[in-house]
Amino acid sequence: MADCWRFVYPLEERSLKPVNIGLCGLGTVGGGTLTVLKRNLLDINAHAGKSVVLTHIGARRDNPAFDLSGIKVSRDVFAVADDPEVDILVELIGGTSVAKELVLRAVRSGKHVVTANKALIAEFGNELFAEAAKHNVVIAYEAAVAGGIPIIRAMREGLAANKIEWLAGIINGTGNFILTEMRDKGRAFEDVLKEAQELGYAEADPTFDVEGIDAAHKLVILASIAFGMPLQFDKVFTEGISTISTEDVAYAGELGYQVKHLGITRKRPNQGIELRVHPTLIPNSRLIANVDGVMNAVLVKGDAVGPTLYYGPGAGAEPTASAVVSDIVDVSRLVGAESGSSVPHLGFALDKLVDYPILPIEEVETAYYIRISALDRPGVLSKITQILSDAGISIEALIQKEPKEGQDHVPVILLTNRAIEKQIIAAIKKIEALDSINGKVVRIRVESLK
Ligand SMILES: NC(=O)C1=CN([C@@H]2O[C@H](COP(=O)(O)OP(=O)(O)OC[C@H]3O[C@@H](n4cnc5c(N)ncnc54)[C@H](O)[C@@H]3O)[C@@H](O)[C@H]2O)C=CC1
Ligand SMILES: N[C@@H](CC=O)C(=O)O
Ligand code: NA
Repeated sequence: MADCWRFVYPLEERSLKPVNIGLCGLGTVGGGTLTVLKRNLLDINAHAGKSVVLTHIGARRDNPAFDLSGIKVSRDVFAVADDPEVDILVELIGGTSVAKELVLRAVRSGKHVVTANKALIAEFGNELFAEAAKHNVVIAYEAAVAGGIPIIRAMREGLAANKIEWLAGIINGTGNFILTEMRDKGRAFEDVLKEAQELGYAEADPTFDVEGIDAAHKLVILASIAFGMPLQFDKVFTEGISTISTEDVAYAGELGYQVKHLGITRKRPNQGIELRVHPTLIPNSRLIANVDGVMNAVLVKGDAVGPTLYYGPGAGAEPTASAVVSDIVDVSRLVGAESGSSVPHLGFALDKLVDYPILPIEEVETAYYIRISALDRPGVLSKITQILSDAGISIEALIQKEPKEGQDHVPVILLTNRAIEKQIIAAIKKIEALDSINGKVVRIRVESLK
């Protein structure tokens, strides 16, 4: 068994020093990483041009699914960071406190790091990347955004010729899985979330998935790579999926739209950067509107290439391990190489990052889906449309439903043209103040993604 982990690169190449991997965390992604490393070791070594050897694992307890004979196992993950034999530390424990200390300890002892931890990168990436640069090592994080989709590589390298104008992505697998199952099978929110947890998609704290925090972590990373700016997680506007009702999903469908939970960033010349995560109506005709289940997709618009779309599984053991292991391959090539040859962490040289202002959500311009519970009487509709028109907001589509038996209020659904958020908020306040309106007006942003 030990030989399986220590597969040996072809004879003529044996003079190359093997690259020793220390892996911390044996949960969903750690387990997937073990499986993929073991199954594809021959190819992995051929890609790296060296023997990649898993020598040390840091795990709180053994996982009976894996035979770790021949590998040193420590209960304390810091023993891996302190192991002088380890060249690359793979951080898969999650969270930000121990993980940050662990990564700093590894970097300061001259080890490269591979991580899937988007919270860590989004919140502490500026500091960690600066420290890594100081010690001539890299922190690779392909698995941190959109799981198995190689979006970090695509944006940092494949799109380097472009000025990125905007990007929009379905970047949380759990959230998209929940929305899809609710829409297609009418399943209850809590029931689908439980399944996502069992499948290993959800974060340790699933409110990160449901309330959009995980998507915000990923969006801030993508935005920094897109526009060449430091990570600014605290500036992301975030709204989750827990408020989306099946009623609105159905009405959106009638209007030819899907409701998706999107992360969106856009550079507004002379204004700043939009950085927002929220439920969004998008036209059925867009490819991204048809991305369902645990699949993720990121639509990136570059000035030279135009729109490009990246699609694949956003969560799960082996899809995420695919990204982790490809980072291991990439970083292995740097072990023992001259420093300075790696792609910068955010795709732009550290001293070229620009601190662009982030546009407050009140200043963002989008179209809107509005649902109003209005008294079924002549004249009510004209009062609503008058308020909108006084605010300079025009209406693109309108549906008025028949009243249900015994009810005097009916749902009125409107699609508006683009308007500044603070204008629509003010108009909705006036609509809610009408005697003929029941309760709160529902408002969901709409994007054409053109
Ligand atoms: N599950 C997924 O589909 C994806 C997860 N990620 C990220 O990958 C990382 C790991 O996620 P999962 O594998 O899903 O989590 P998990 O909870 O399944 O695994 C984490 C493992 O680390 C261990 N651990 C935590 N703290 C430790 C410590 N101080 N010492 C030793 N072991 C410790 C836990 O006991 C657990 O076995 C997280 O940062 C997560 O956000 C990224 C992309 C996809
Ligand atoms: N919880 C995350 C895991 C991958 O990043 C998700 O569901 O997308
Ligand atoms: Na990825």
